[in-house]
Amino acid sequence: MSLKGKASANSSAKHIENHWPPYPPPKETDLDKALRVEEEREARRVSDAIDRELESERQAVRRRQKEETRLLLLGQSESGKSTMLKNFQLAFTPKALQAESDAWRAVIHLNLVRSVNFIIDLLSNTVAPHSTPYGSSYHPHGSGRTPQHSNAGDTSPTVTSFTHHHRMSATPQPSAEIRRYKLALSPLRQVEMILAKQLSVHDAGSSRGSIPNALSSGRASEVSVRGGRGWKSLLRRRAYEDLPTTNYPEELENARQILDACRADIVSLWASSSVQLGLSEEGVALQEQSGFFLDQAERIADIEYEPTFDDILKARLQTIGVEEHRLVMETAAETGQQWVFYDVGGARGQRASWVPFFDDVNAIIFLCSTAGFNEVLLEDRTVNRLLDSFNLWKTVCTSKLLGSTQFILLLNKTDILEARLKSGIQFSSYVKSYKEGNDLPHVIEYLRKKFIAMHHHHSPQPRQLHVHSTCAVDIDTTLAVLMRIRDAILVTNLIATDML
Ligand SMILES: Nc1nc2c(ncn2[C@@H]2O[C@H](COP(=O)(O)OP(=O)(O)OP(=O)(O)O)[C@@H](O)[C@H]2O)c(=O)[nH]1
Ligand SMILES: [Mg+2]
Repeated sequence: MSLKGKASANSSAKHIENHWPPYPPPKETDLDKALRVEEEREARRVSDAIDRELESERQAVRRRQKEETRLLLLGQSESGKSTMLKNFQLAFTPKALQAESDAWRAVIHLNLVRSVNFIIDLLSNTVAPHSTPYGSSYHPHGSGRTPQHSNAGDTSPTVTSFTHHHRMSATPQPSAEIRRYKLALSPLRQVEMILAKQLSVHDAGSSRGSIPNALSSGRASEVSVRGGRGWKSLLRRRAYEDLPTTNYPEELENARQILDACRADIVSLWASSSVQLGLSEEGVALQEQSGFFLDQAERIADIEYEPTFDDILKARLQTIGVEEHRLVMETAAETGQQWVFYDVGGARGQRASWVPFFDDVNAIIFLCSTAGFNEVLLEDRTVNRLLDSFNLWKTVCTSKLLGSTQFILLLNKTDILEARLKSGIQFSSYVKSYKEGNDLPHVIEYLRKKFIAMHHHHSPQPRQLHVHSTCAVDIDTTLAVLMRIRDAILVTNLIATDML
């Protein structure tokens, strides 16, 4: 047989092998035939069942994708991602947010207590803030002129976390007044310890080793817990009613009572002119830091305190890892819809965990803190925050996985930006290419154009981009922006599912 003949014999044998149902064997008895036909029928039945199952799974995925809107919040640490998510919760799932109130109260209390312990440590000259990377220019959020703290994953009280990181101050002995506050407010060390322990009780062990940047956050009221399941539900009353072994409610009640007993001293500590003088001599402006509640201590340390939505928006809880938040819409117009938010940790060490979420979202909401123009990153004090946001934006725009994803850019923290510009800080001193006036509208317009140009230049294909300026701690103005975001996303989803 020729080679060609062999090849054609082989291919016809293969053809017979692959044929379904298989050709009958040459010498088949009636019984064999009946058995074969029955086997073939059964095989066909199983195969059809598998096909039907696959098709119904495909339809379920399509249905889920139609019913579910998936959004990924991106941006550097402290750009306001989690705060924006809280605004979405407030607008569309207010009851669910209200149910988390106990958890947020613990965070707010921890923010407050850390500020108090920080002041006492600083002014009783156990420690002094480390020097700024920019000589004498003070950058409240990023300069590092605040002592470092352990995060909630490290349950040791504030004072112990100073010892390794800070030089001893050359200042002489603390004043009698500070010594008195130190004594009177010493029970707050225990409150800090209780709250930190309770907030980090889930996964604390696993998160502690993996988040060096969070451990050295250097912020008076910084709190971080491992994201995802756990910490909020843990603090819901009904969540621990069934767990007789936990002593959480008692511990929490103790902490609240101690805080309430210290209330008058906390208020007078913050009102003390010598404390204010001491802080300003050290170049520390606590009121400009995230999670600042000292000016509300009278109300917040009260045993009856219930957090308001404004308080919840201002609470600072650093996100570690990626948190999934499923919002089942409570509002009439959106009832039944589900929006799934992926809220990521924005610090540099966290960014590698973003990518797996890129190929499964309807839209990206990217936040840039416009106030970052005169700040540096906590995790790398040589990097300007605005520059870091530009670079991050470039990277996100360039991603092929996000090629056809809708983009929403929020130029956030406009209130802080405006206050700084009004106080005389020149935007052009930090952004050399800026030539316009030192006022909010001009600076925002400059940033808007800059981000749009980068998007245009770096995107692999044309794509929708919506830009808004926001102040995420202002409920009313943010609500108006959220409605526009909702409309834009819904319209895009309808187009994508051929319903328009
Ligand atoms: N004044 C002001 N504060 C804001 C604004 N947006 C957010 N904040 C505050 O800034 C702090 C940080 O905001 P977050 O939402 O926790 O920041 P994040 O982007 O989630 O940060 P990571 O979780 O570390 O990635 C919080 O205390 C917020 O209350 C704003 O527009 N204006
Ligand atoms: Mg966050």
